[in-house]
Amino acid sequence: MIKARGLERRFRRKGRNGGEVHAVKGVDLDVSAGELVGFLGPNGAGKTTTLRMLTTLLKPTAGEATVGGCDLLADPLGVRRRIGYVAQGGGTAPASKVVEEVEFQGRLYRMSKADALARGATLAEQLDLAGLDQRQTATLSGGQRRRLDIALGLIHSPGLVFLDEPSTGLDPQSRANLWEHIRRLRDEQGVTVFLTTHYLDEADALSDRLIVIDDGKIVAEGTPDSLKARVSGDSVVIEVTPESAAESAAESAAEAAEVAGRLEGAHEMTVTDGTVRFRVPRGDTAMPELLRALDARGITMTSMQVHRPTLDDVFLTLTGRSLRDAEEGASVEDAPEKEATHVA
Ligand SMILES: Nc1ncnc2c1ncn2[C@@H]1O[C@H](COP(=O)(O)OP(=O)(O)OP(=O)(O)O)[C@@H](O)[C@H]1O
Repeated sequence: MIKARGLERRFRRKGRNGGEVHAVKGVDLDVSAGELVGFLGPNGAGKTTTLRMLTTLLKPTAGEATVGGCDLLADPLGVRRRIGYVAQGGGTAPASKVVEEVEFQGRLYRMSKADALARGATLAEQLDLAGLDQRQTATLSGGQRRRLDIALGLIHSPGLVFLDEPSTGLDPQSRANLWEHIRRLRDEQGVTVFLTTHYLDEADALSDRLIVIDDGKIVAEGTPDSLKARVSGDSVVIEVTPESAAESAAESAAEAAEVAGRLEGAHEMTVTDGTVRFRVPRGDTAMPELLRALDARGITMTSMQVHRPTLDDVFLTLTGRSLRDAEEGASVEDAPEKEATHVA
């Protein structure tokens, strides 16, 4: 569905200081039909610029790509016919009625009014928008408006849809509801979904596969679980109590650490009083083995916690910065001027 090689985009800065921004620095992407891929990175990493190149809204300064089977540079119209694009913030006019937006979007794709309305009705059912045709878009809730944006992006039945930061600005309940709808697009309609996000939980909950971008370059790629496993393994914390009054908590913890150290791949072992901390590649499978081994040595474990690494751990390991710090560090000066974003 998407194959990009060496995509690059440079911008000339406006104003007195001038200069150049190398926003995307040679990106390779491969997305297969039916995948739900998350494109994760901090603010300013180059997500939107990449998306706008893949959707023909922005010309790459170097590189090539095929999207939906059409060459991005030689056949941009073919690309546009085969994709849907839902921009950050959407593109509906506040005073327009939902039905007018559906008709207008259909016209952009040269659909007849009857076809656009019929397709709009199907999408309204699928996206929980039934009965809202006559409402002005300004009166819709944030979640409804976002789902309307998605319906408009799908009016011409594209096989591939690009969603730019789909849940920005939504409350937690509307976000969870939107995720459910996005999943169903793929599971029930077979639509390939490529979405950008800087939310770790969204990337984690939604994506089959994640592509992580930082400073214009792809820094990692894989399923959320494989990325987490690759970086550091699960963290395990166990507490033990002394068997007898003669033994101190520190002594039994030291003994437990020795036992835990024999688990395959155990590392970063630390012991404090009665607590042992370490990492193993798979905490869930290592724990039964550890329990048996501790039992055999007569060591009593009073508590055990296993934590899978987060995507933030992944980002930290890859870039030396936490994703949240990277977000906070993004300067206001770096904010791009967003342009109108309708693909038709
Ligand atoms: N039209 C433009 N002119 C100049 N610089 C730009 C332009 N568009 C983007 N940039 C710069 O390119 C870099 C990447 O921006 P981009 O919007 O692609 O990042 P992003 O990962 O999508 O971030 P966000 O989540 O904030 O949208 C930033 O430094 C940005 O300031």
